[in-house]
Amino acid sequence: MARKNRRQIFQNIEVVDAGAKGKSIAKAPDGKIIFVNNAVPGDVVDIQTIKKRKAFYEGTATTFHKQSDKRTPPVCDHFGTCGGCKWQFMKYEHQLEYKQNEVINNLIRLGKIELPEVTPILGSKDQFFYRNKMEFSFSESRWLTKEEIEDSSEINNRNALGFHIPGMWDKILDINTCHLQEDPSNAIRNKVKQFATEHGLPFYNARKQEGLLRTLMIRIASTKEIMVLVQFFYEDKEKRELLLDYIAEEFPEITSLQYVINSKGNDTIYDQDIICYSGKDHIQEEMEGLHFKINAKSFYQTNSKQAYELYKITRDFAGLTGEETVYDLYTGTGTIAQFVAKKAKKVIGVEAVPEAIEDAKENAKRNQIDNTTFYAGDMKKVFTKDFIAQNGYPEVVITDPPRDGMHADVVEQLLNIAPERIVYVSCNSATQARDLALLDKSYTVTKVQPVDMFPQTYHVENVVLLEKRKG
Ligand SMILES: C[S@@+](CC[C@H](N)C(=O)[O-])C[C@H]1O[C@@H](n2cnc3c(N)ncnc32)[C@H](O)[C@@H]1O
Repeated sequence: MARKNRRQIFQNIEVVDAGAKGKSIAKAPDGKIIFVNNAVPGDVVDIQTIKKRKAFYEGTATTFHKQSDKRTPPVCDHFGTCGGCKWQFMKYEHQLEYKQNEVINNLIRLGKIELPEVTPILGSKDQFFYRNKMEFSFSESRWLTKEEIEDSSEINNRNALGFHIPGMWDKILDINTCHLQEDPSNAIRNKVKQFATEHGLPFYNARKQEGLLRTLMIRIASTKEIMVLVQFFYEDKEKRELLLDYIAEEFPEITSLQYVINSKGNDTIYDQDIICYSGKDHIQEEMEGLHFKINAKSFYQTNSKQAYELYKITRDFAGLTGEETVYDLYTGTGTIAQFVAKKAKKVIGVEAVPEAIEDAKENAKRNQIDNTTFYAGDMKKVFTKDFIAQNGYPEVVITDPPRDGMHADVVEQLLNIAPERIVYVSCNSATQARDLALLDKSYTVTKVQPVDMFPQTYHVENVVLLEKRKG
């Protein structure tokens, strides 16, 4: 018996709002919410459902009866297939509006906390070409468009150097021009692909786990120093040198050319030895006169200009007079710690990645900052009563955890230590809201400032100031 097709089409539906993860929101005739993939609030569309759950549907807009005036034509040829800039079809002012709403909704709905007036989101001056780091993947069987599949002519070469198709670990979209990183990023990627193809260097096949070339990382610092890192699957000295020599010669502006040979199943490089082929093994970022050495494994905020704005807000919320002991939790390479150090008595930074802590120490030395101390370790194990006894009571704690937010033990420890102020920087206002709900026991949220670090995407950063309740 043929399986019943459960897909439905809802006709003439108005899209009313933007929801989580770049989806928009509409209401089905039966009253359930529909999360719509490719529509902007204000569009009137037919929606084909792709998932049906008890409380909601997920669907794709198939026919557009009215285009929203919040729309703008996407600048990128890859829009719609590439998952990178899901909101490129929405005017920037409305991207900001929906990011602001998401922060407020999450804090109220999930955190159930009383909010002060939320300051309007700080938009990014650069809405394109704002990223300092990009990672591209090689594939010997690039993702084909519908037109290419329908066209019967033979495709001789399917090499790709680009991005994963959303949700597909083995499918790579070949990229011609990406609008996220400034030049010479596109030129480097395109020429590397062309040279490697012409010289028969095998591109990776993730399913079969074969092929020489795996990934290409490009970092362009605000100082204009450029790092390029090529990841190979196995050692083939001749082919490796052929490609690296070509890159060095074609792009003399590259100040750090590195490679890694990674024969593991996954392509993360954090447990691998990085080898410097030419130039230095790092690049340098600069912020307010401070210099940060960035190596291939270092975390550095990917939008340098907006990171400066974020750090200024963080320092301002910390309200430092020079007398405070400050803890910078999840310090990365110690950038926030060093940024606030001049205004504090001392700053203690804690971070899980030992290499990042080595960088933090070295950077502090280069910046002639002598009131910072850095520790490597898992926050919930390091941030203990004994640790506080050893390093001193913090009047201010700055915390900038990863997307998952803080571990419940870390929140508990914050409540035990009870600093006067906590500045909570977050790239995920849902987990931030969860943590704020726990901190609500002893703290009042007195300032909220969303910041847009990633234009054209639905991601939003949020800085919150919590002040200890008296009595
Ligand atoms: C959002 S980044 C913040 C980095 C830094 N504040 C900055 O602005 O550059 C979060 C950091 O938390 C670190 N991290 C993740 N889990 C951790 C854990 N359990 N303990 C300590 N650090 C952790 C990550 O390695 C990363 O450097």
